[in-house]
Amino acid sequence: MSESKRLAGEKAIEFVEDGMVVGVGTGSTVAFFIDALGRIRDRIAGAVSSSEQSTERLHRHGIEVLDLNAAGPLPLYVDGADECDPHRRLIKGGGAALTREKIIAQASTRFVCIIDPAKQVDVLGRFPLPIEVIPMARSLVAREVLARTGGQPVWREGVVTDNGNWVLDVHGLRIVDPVALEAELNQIPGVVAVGLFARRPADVVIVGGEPPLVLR
Ligand SMILES: O=C(CO)[C@H](O)[C@H](O)COP(=O)(O)O
Repeated sequence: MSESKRLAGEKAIEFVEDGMVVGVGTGSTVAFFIDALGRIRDRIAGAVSSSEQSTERLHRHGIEVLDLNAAGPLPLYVDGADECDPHRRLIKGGGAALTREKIIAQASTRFVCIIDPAKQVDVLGRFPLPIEVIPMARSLVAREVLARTGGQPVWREGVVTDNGNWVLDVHGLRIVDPVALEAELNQIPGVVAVGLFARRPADVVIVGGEPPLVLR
């Protein structure tokens, strides 16, 4: 599996153009992308990072990490996913970086998602759906999610996001209308971000393999 993650991460380098500021996601697949980016660091203007974890790796490669407010709209965002459906809609947040990932995806013209083949599904929901919540609203959000979806929210105890918040993982969903569910869950007070990337799906998906598959 880590070999297909490496193949996907390295293939994504083909989308990087000279002088770009590159949006960078989080996770083990992205780590391969960052390592490949390090090999061409002199050709890029820097990166915007979605997590402390990725920032640290970018810095180790000597890549400057810029603030999104200063960088402005980005031409490219490269990130992994926990699940991907045939419409390039995603579940993300297994690494608890979903809120910053969502912000950077929205700020980017092109979102290239890098996955291993096990992440491909027909219908999203086998992977528990992460929701970042304001700590004081954890129980409220859990009750609302159960009532509205029938899914079972489980607190990812001990995990604090880079934004100081908590994560609920919703089990047992079969997400037939991801756009509607994303909108519904976003309305619950206390929800910071939902790990459904349906309103802003990936533009390109690279599935690691020999050779990697590029889906547009
Ligand atoms: O959404 C994420 C982090 O919040 C990751 O992209 C997702 O969890 C996939 O991770 P990995 O590449 O390690 O399988």
